[in-house]
Amino acid sequence: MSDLTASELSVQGTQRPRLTAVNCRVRPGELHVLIGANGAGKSTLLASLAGLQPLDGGRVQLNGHDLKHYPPAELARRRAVLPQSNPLAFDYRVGALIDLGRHPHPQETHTAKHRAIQALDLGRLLPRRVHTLSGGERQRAQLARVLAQLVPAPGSFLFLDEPLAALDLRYRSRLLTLLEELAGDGVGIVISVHELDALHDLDATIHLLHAGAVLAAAPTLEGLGAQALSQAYGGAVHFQQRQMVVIRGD
Ligand SMILES: Nc1ncnc2c1ncn2[C@@H]1O[C@H](COP(=O)(O)OP(=O)(O)OP(=O)(O)O)[C@@H](O)[C@H]1O
Repeated sequence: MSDLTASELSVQGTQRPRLTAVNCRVRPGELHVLIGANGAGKSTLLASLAGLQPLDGGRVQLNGHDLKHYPPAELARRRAVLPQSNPLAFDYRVGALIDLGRHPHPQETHTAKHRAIQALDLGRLLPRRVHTLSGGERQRAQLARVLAQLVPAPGSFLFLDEPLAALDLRYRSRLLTLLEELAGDGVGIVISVHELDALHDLDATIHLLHAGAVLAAAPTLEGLGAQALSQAYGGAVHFQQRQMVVIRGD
């Protein structure tokens, strides 16, 4: 079984631990969402699960093998990662940027790239230079690059650090729908988000991080518990009628 299993992950920081003995398992077809306040450890955990963060303790295994022993080329075919920031060395055209995601798969053609271009509405933007795009357009282009790398099948894993940042409601909705479809194809997915209102009708496991540890995990925000949420975000938490609706499925 192509599970991704993290055991007792620890990462030291300069002043305090960034991760402390975190355990997590991502199975094919599962969507996991990391939430928590600024500095809680979401990016560190996501990068650790993706094999990009040197660990001070614990290990991440894919299919029973330590991630750090995977040949980089094979890893690139099995997992795609969107980091929180993506500085570009060159002013690529959008089409060329997205094609970078195809590098690990020179022989194969598959539909992931076209699906991403369509879902994120990038057709008209393909000839544009990335540095001429708006923040949200650039985020959509970067997402398409990462999604183009992904083989949409069991055994593939996708890691997106704050993918909803800069996206308007329409593209948030489209991206979340696409992620649910990819999970339906068997992809194991981990994302971090601050946009808690987007999680209401998402079929996912939500992990609440605080000071480098997972305080609670549940399928809904309510399931995490007001006490844990309050501890994580540092204020009283109440659940009220949703004030804003994210329209899904468009
Ligand atoms: N490269 C680094 N070296 C040392 N400490 C770091 C480094 N990057 C982040 N940290 C620290 O590790 C802790 C967790 O940071 P991390 O980026 O994982 O948090 P986060 O939950 O993703 O936060 P945010 O919501 O602000 O993006 C923070 O205290 C941060 O200051």
